[in-house]
Amino acid sequence: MSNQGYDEELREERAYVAALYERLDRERAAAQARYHGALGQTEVSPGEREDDVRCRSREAARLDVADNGLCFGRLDALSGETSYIGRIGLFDAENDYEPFLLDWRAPAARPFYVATAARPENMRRRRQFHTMGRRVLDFTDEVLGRPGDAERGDAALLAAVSAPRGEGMRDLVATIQAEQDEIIRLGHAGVLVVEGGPGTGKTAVALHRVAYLLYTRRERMSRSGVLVVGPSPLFLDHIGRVLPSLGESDVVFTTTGGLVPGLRVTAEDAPEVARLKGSLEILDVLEAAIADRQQLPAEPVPIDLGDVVVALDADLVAQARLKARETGLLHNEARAIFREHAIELVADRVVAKIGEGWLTPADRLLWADLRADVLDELAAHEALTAALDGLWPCLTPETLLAPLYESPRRLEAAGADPALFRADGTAWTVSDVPLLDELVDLLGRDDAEERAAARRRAEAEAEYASGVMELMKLDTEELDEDVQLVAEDLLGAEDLAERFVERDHRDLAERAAADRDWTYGHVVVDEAQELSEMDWRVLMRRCPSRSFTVVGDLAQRRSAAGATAWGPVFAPYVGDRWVYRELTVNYRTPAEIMTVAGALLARFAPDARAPESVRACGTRPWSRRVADDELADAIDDFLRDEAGREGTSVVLGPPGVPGTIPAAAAKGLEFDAVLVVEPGRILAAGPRGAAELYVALTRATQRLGVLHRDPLPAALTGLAEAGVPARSGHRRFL
Ligand SMILES: Nc1ncnc2c1ncn2[C@@H]1O[C@H](COP(=O)(O)OP(=O)(O)OP(=O)(O)O)[C@@H](O)[C@H]1O
Repeated sequence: MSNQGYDEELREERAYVAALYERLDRERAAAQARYHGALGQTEVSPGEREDDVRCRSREAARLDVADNGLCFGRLDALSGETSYIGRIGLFDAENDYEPFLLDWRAPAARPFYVATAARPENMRRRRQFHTMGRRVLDFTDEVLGRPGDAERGDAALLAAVSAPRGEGMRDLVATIQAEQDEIIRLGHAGVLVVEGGPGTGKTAVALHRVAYLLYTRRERMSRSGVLVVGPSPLFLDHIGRVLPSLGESDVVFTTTGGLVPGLRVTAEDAPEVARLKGSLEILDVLEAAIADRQQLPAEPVPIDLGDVVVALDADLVAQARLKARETGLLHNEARAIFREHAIELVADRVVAKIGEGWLTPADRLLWADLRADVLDELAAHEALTAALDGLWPCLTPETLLAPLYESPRRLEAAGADPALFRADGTAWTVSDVPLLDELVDLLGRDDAEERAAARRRAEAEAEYASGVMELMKLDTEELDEDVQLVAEDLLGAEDLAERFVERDHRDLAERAAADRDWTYGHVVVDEAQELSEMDWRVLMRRCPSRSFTVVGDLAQRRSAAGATAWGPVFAPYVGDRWVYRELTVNYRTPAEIMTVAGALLARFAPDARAPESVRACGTRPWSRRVADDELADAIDDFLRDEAGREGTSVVLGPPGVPGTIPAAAAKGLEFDAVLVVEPGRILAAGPRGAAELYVALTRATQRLGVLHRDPLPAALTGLAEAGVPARSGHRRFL
């Protein structure tokens, strides 16, 4: 294309995109007006109004996300048809809803991501706009359908992956690559596993898949929402803007530690303890621990009825316990059966004692009368109730698990490893979360307790409502008799109470996050290699339809309880009906850094393949050996140097080195510059030390440095040895 031709086309493209923004502004103003209209409605019920307001606010939010990069490309088909591709769709309502702009998720937009010179998908040309704010700066073209031409013009991609990182991950709708697009749009409804080395875009792809599913299966997904599980709150912050920037809000983000609403994780388990708790074998321990809470009295308990005293002894309790266990009900549900049988057995003893010498079961009527009276008396007998509650207590997951951890005797009785002992049973760890969740189902609910609580709530509400009715009556006394419509004539206090029960005004994500029994339409699990067998049970309970996008990298596994292969993880739930896809290109780490990380990977996981970097940065990573007393200054030097540059940086190190954070805390994150301190100690810290160091080395998008006091581990090769930096000035490391 001649310069003049290019300028002419650029002018036309600018005019088209400007017209798209004008349309967006008009639609936005109209959506705002509809939203305010919905807010002010008086002729509909509050419930209808609320639904309408929610729907209108969603519509306005969808249009709000498109302020930057509304349109980022154009496709020209062989048929002569032209489509513009953008973050949202804009349509011509007066012309059969012809699209002015195609949503990137629409099927017709797919060739924009997957067409190549060799496989043009009936397209002639792909054009990518380079934009700033609302303005198109320039564009690049790729001619499709001429095998032998460059595979894909990657100017836009290279610009995106080379840019300094700002606050958190950005969406990549403008530069999704073909291997990623295939995964994002994959039609498989069950478990999809996406594996790939560091920086291959697993997280980004999973989030775009969520946006895609919400777009294509809006009906189902927006009722149940999507759950995204990540490794840490920092990570959730890092990815937290991607989906909102794509206009999606029906998504709950959490860590595995946050899966039980209201529970606070305050402690960390040793790797071996985490492994024990993460294994399915812990289920036997939990069942045995519950059985151990169905006790026999060590000494007979005297039950005093004034005239007679009988003993609640081990023999009697054992009979009642057997009856309750034989029902097969869960612990809390079977409590009532246990109590009922125990009281009957005590009653038999009481009647036998009272009637000693003058009454036998043969005197049926008298015997039955007396027994009924005794049963009534025993049902209200405080000492007996207390004794039975102690022998078969109503348990919550917490009141089962905390005392178990605190008692070597209980641990032994449950067949648990003594390593599970801890002095403060309630110092919950991440590995306790799936156990507590499991216990909700293992213990069952105590209906009697729940009914009593519900009754108390209903009574309190009814009392409030009758107060309201009194006030209404006072108001109506002043009205004309004929038109008096006294509320009381129409409604009882209970009915009114029901109407006062607050409607749930929280949006879907809030309601879902607060509800342990919520089931999601889709679940994304990031860093999935870290999850234990017990973690998977929790997640499977949250998504009975088994619609999962699971992303991970077995080579990066750090947790002793994590996965060593995917098959065994999913076999219990979906057999072999899960789908596997691999990502192979590293969009984060430049080739120079990946050479170092790849050499380490080859040593500790010879079968794993390091991903290939999409770019080089022209700077070799460096290492510097420092004396003991120089380490802190060297870290400061790095930080000072980085403070003068654009982008983000981090210092990663083994536990206990001041000024560093553990590599595990940086899982899934990325920084423009990374300093790894004492790699030898990271390597030596436990069986998964090499994986931890691999994670640390692969966090950098531009610059990597290594500081060490001990000799550099042999596994670290390819680093340029840096000299001692001058103590003033900038950029002294290389
Ligand atoms: N198609 C793309 N266009 C632009 N940037 C991309 C593309 N794919 C991935 N990236 C960028 O590459 C970086 C790495 O992506 P991401 O964090 O999703 O990788 P990951 O596979 O989850 O890595 P890790 O396993 O190390 O956590 C991110 O900055 C992401 O935005």
